[in-house]
Formats: sequence, structure tokens, C-alpha cells
Amino acid sequence: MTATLPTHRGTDTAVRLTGVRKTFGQGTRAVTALDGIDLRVAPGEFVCLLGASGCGKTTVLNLIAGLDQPSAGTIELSTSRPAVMFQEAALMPWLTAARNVELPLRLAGVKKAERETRAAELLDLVRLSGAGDKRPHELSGGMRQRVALARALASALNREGDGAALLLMDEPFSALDAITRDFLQSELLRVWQATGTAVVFVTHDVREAVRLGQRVVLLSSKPGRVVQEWAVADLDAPEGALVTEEINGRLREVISSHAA
Ligand SMILES: Nc1ncnc2c1ncn2[C@@H]1O[C@H](COP(=O)(O)OP(=O)(O)OP(=O)(O)O)[C@@H](O)[C@H]1O
Repeated sequence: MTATLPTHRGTDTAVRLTGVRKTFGQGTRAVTALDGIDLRVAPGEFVCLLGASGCGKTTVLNLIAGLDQPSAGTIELSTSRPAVMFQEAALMPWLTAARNVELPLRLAGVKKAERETRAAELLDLVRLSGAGDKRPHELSGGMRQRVALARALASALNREGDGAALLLMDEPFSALDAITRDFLQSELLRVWQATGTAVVFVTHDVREAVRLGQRVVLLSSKPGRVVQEWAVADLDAPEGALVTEEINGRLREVISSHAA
């Protein structure tokens, strides 16, 4: 069975993957990137997918986003199309920050006055209210990622009534310097709490995963499978440090067993 289906199961699930397999290519050149992935994300939940390079994290996000189809298994979504944010902000260089945020609303047919109001609210939410008329080249890398976050939220939150909002983030801060990354991580947590959107966040950085996620899901490599998952409470509490240490240990084991 192979499908990506909208689900109207009610409010208990933002996205559910059941027995998902993904194979690229055919015959002797076939690569099974994912095998038997089961994952459920609740509405409003923040889940981090953690794994070494090449374990299939981006493939999982692409399948959830509908950018690719699973070779087997099912993906059920409570929204018709989740919003995606990548490592690069990918803003339209000829549009101002505000117009970039408005873009998904324009494509969805939202009227001009309303989309201007919503873009202004979202730029305010990501603390860029004074930068709406700037073009991407006038902004820093961190500011561009904040515009990209506002644009993704415009897209995700525009589907209210369509199901739970879902934001898919593929290593969105990994190209930024450590100070900006740290700042944007706390900004993302603030924005997530303010909007209540479910987030699936891909990273290879254990500390980032533990800091952001309510749940951290560790994937193995070749094929990508769920190895273990952890519920994360407070990173600054003693248990937070222990969880970080434990996840680091498991990740090292997974990488060395793959290398052996
Ligand atoms: N279009 C494709 N064709 C063939 N193989 C692919 C394709 N996309 C991904 N793969 C393979 O699938 C596996 C998983 O790739 P994926 O990009 O999902 O990993 P990742 O965990 O996101 O890696 P990274 O952290 O380096 O971005 C890799 O072995 C990769 O080479």
C-alpha cells in the first residue's frame, strides 16, 4: 500500500507515518533510504528527527510534504499541505520581506488588505516589524531565516479549519553562526508556543534537538529506521543533561555500527 492521504481523524494527529519505506532507483542501483518508519506527531507537538548525515531525515520531510511518494506504507496528514522551511531561506530576491511573507497568501487567493495585515502581524511575531520594506539582500542571514519562518507560518496558519497546522523544518539554522543560531532557536520556541503549530524539525545536532524538541526521534542509517525516542523535559534540569548524554551515546553507537 502506498499513499499520502489527508486524514480527518479529528484532532489527535497532525501527521502519522505507518510502515513507510522509500527506495530510490532500481535493480542493483536501488538505495533503500527508509524502511519501516512509524511515527505519529500530535497537533501542537514539537518533534525533532535526529540522525547522522545520509540517514534519511530529509527524505522523511519530503514524503510528509508530498514532494515525493513513499515506496510502501502510508502517510496521513490532518492538513492538506504542510509548510516547509529549508536550510536556505529561498526568498524571492525582487520582493520585499513583507511581500515574501504575503506570497503563500497571494497564491491561496487571500485579498490584498487581509494579506498585508497578516504579513505585518507575522513580521511582528518574528520581531521584524521594521524590516517589511527591505529586500533580502539588505537583511542578515538570521533575518532572512526569520522572514522565511514568517512566510512558512503564513502558509501553515492559513489552513486553519483544514486541520492542525504543521511546519516541517529541514536544518533551518545550520548555515548560521552559533550566536544567531542560538538566538533563532529561542525565537522559534517562542513562536511555536504563540502559534500552537505542530513542528517536525530535522537536525544532526543533538543539543539543538534536545533544546527544541518535546520528543527526539533518533534514526539509523541505510536504511533509515527509528532506533529510539526520548521525551525531553527541561534541558537545564539535571535530567536534560542526562538525556543529552544518553542521546549522544546512542548516536555514536548508531554511527559506529554503520561504519563497521
Ligand atoms: N533522489 C535521490 N536519488 C537517489 N538517492 C537518494 C535520493 N535522495 C536521497 N537519496 C539517498 O537516500 C539516503 C538518505 O538521504 P537524505 O538526504 O534523506 O539523508 P539526510 O539524513 O537528510 O542527510 P543530510 O543530513 O546529509 O542532509 C542517502 O543515502 C541518499 O544518498
